[in-house]
Amino acid sequence: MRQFERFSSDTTISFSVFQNRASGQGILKNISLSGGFIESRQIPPPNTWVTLKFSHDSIGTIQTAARSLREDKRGFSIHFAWTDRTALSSLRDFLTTLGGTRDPGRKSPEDPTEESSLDQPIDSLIRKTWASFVRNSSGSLLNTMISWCHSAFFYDAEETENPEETFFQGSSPSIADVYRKIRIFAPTSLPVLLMGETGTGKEVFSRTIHHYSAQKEGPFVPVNCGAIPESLAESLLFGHEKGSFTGAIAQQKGYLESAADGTLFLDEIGDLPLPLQVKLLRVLQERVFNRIGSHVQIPLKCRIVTATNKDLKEEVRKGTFRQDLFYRLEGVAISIPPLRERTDDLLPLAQFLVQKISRKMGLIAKALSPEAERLIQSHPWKGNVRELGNALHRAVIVSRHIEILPEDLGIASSSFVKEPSGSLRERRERHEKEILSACLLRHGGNVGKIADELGISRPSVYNMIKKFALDLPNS
Ligand SMILES: Nc1ncnc2c1ncn2[C@@H]1O[C@H](COP(=O)(O)OP(=O)(O)OP(=O)(O)O)[C@@H](O)[C@H]1O
Repeated sequence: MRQFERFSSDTTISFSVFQNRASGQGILKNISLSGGFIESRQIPPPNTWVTLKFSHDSIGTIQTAARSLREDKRGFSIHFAWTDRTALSSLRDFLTTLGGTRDPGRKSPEDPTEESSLDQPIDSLIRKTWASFVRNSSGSLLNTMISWCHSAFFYDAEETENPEETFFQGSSPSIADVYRKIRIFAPTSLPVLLMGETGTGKEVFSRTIHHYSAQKEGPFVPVNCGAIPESLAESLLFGHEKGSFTGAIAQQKGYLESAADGTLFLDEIGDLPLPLQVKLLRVLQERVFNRIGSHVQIPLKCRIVTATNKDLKEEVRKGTFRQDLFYRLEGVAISIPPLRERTDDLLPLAQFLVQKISRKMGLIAKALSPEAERLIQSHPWKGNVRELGNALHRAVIVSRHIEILPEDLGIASSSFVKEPSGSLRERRERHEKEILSACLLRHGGNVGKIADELGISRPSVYNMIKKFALDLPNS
């Protein structure tokens, strides 16, 4: 038996699927603390993350994340991404009061989100907010509830350009030198060359340099030199006049011109073809350039910041990178340390990224469990911050618990394998738990399908779920 009622509604809702941006429309037929049912012809597969959009009378559009659960002929059920215990317990409190089935002493095994949240203190501010909403609400119950949820849970996912909010600074000694240089040189017009392994954050550092530069109000134009086709590179960089070559159907500004009064960031500069290296060098020397097909000289008015994960000195030795261009670009050279040299920063960075990702997805940020922290600290992170960010992004999406667990990170737990601990039984149980968690996720909690996949009986699945204290999503 459910501890609280589902409230019926007939609210139009639109949804889009995170993974492939497929979208659909439906009617939210009922809603409870943990989820609801959407009547719709478009049905995402079970266990897909969807963004839901409701239109609310007074607030406007409300957006939140949910996971699709089981489907049937009429539509599919969803599970909200409420993740904050305190807020959850107050929402449940409200629902049970309204539903007239209040029984705070009982927990329902059917609700995966309830996890001992009754013993959490209920935030009095949230209660007061709710109370005033109820008093002042003239709309339907669902609308009232949604608006309350909105104020209590939803983050206004406005993107901020301020690097202090989107960018983790860290305090490890190896990064201190980077900031010292950025503070000194960002306000100058000197070209900056950022060097570092892939995924260390060269592009984000280049944006930080732009943010602290004199031309911060101007454009920031990022260009990946490794990704532009050689045949188009010149026209993309310098622009062209109409008719200057076959296919030049209109006049086109190049990146150098678009970045005027701002910063041109040339990423993967080591991949710039040699003929273009010569042309770029000339522009840097003469401080003017012209569009293809034009003799009008355009002054170079942008700051140039470049980045590479290659050893440019080695490229110079091999003859694939021009030495004179290297010296021009290397006005200030800054080496970005890999994550393995920033061990002090690793966990704070991970928590920062979890918060940033959750905020973007409209979720309340979870904490990392101690085991997940250990796994993060022992993983080699060859892909640096990008790899860490991807693992955490995935973890935020798949995690079903109050905390992010090691298995949510989806990284090879090689470190755990290398340093196994516990008795044979403990290790086997750890393994079984991981397998079962993955199955629960894959089959949206469908015990029959899990039993089939694992070749065990349904009661055994239930026993294991209970033994490992895993969540079984309700429909
Ligand atoms: N200090 C940081 N704080 C927050 N996010 C970061 C930080 N450093 C890197 N990232 C994130 O890590 C990812 C990789 O960063 P970025 O693209 O800047 O690396 P890169 O060194 O330019 O990589 P590549 O050499 O492959 O081009 C991005 O998603 C970026 O937002």
